[in-house]
Order: sequence, then structure tokens, then C-alpha cells
Amino acid sequence: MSDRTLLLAGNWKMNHDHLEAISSVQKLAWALEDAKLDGTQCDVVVIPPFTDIRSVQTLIQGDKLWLTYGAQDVSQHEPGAHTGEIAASFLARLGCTYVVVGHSERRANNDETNDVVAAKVKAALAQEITPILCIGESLEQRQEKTHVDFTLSQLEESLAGLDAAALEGLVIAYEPVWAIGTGETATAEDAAEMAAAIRARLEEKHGSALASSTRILYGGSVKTDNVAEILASDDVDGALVGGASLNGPDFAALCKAAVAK
Ligand SMILES: O=C[C@H](O)COP(=O)(O)O
Repeated sequence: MSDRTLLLAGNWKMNHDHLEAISSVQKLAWALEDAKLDGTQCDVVVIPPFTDIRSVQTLIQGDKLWLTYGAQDVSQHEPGAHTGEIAASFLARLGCTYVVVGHSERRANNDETNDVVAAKVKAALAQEITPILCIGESLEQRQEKTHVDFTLSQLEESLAGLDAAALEGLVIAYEPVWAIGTGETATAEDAAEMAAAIRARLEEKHGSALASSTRILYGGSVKTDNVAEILASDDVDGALVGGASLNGPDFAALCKAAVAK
């Protein structure tokens, strides 16, 4: 068993306005308490839309909840003339611990290249926000059996120009694009194979200390009834959960199942 802390991160995507966010986090906190989870067994993170973050911050700080929270994206730029973008420094002021970078829905919809993703990783790290770097192959690449090479090249290019010291604390989410929101899940062996390959490449490029401390998550149709199986490998340190994180009590049940694995 590794000494990396299990991480369950709920990416709400474009769901829940700020009022719904408050209710969802409150219910999540109560359900985690009922499940006797208190932050010593795992880290639980909610990742709401930007417009919810201030409300989530106020609730978590006001009620002294042990949950942490983050954002779904960040600008690569410093504050300035970039309409619609959100600077890493703004997220830091809102107390964000994490930021998702390079999610496949953004890579696909916004022409987000590995260069842009690398710049976003740098921008987050400069504000001491932990990036959750998303990488993963398409169905075509998996069928052609190029999935490992493709995902590792995404990894390297998305971390270009960053050394091991800068990357300390990094989280990587392996999300095969074909498994996101489809109900299709990679097998536990698929998740384990890729997590091991990612860890080996981190060791090769950045040394064993970074490789052994980096948390590697699996994402793609993770639910309460499959999370334990997916987390079976010691190389898989948690899950990035979309749909199954929207309902607080359901997400708490998933966290409980993950801890019990
Ligand atoms: O960020 C989360 C992932 O894209 C997984 O989403 P999903 O659990 O709805 O498949």
C-alpha cells in the first residue's frame, strides 16, 4: 500500500448554480460525517463552476468543513486584457487548493494544445495551486493500441519546461476520453497499466521522489459500485468523478466505498 493520500475529486462541470452548490456541499458534508469520514482517510475535493466558488468558499470556511475545493480551468495569462479568462491569482484569493487543467472537454472544445496546458500548469503552480493535469487517449487510439504512447506524450508536453521541484504535489488524472460520461469504464487493469506507465515516465524524466509522491487518479464513469475495483492497483491514488459527484450523499457513498477498498 502506498503512503499517498487517497484523493476523490468531484468535477461538477457546468452543473449547479451557486445556490445549488451550497445545498450540494452541505449535503455532502453531512453525508461524509454520517459515513464517519473526517479527512484522515482521504482528501475530498469539490470542483464547481467559477460562479459558485465564492459561495463554496464561504460555506467551507464558515462551517469549518474539512473538504477542499478548486476550479475547472485557469488562464495561462497574468491579469489584464483577456476577456472571459480567470487568473490563477484570483483563484488563489478564493482559497482554491486545486485546479483542473487540460480536461479533454476543454482540449476538444477550445483548441487547448499541450503548450497551452503547460502554460496553465505553470500559472497554477506559481500561485501554489495544485494542478490536476488531465491526460488520456481517444477510442481510436485505444483501438490502434497507441494509447500508452499518446498519453505519455501528452504528459511530457503538458509538463514541458517544469522541473521536479516545481512539480511537487502535482496530481495527474488519467481519463480515457471514450470513458467520460459514457457509462463505459476502463477496466481496473487498463487503469493500472496506464498509472504504472505514467509513474515510470515521471521517474525517468523527473526522478523517483516526484514519481513516488505524485498522485495519479483515474477518471471516466466512476461510480460507487465500481470505484473500489478501479482503485485496486497501488498506482491508482483516487478518482476524478464527474456525474457521480453532483449529488452530495451519492458522492459521499462513493468516497466511503473508495476508502473501504
Ligand atoms: O472530470 C471528470 C471526468 O470527465 C469523468 O466524468 P464522468 O464521471 O461523468 O464520466
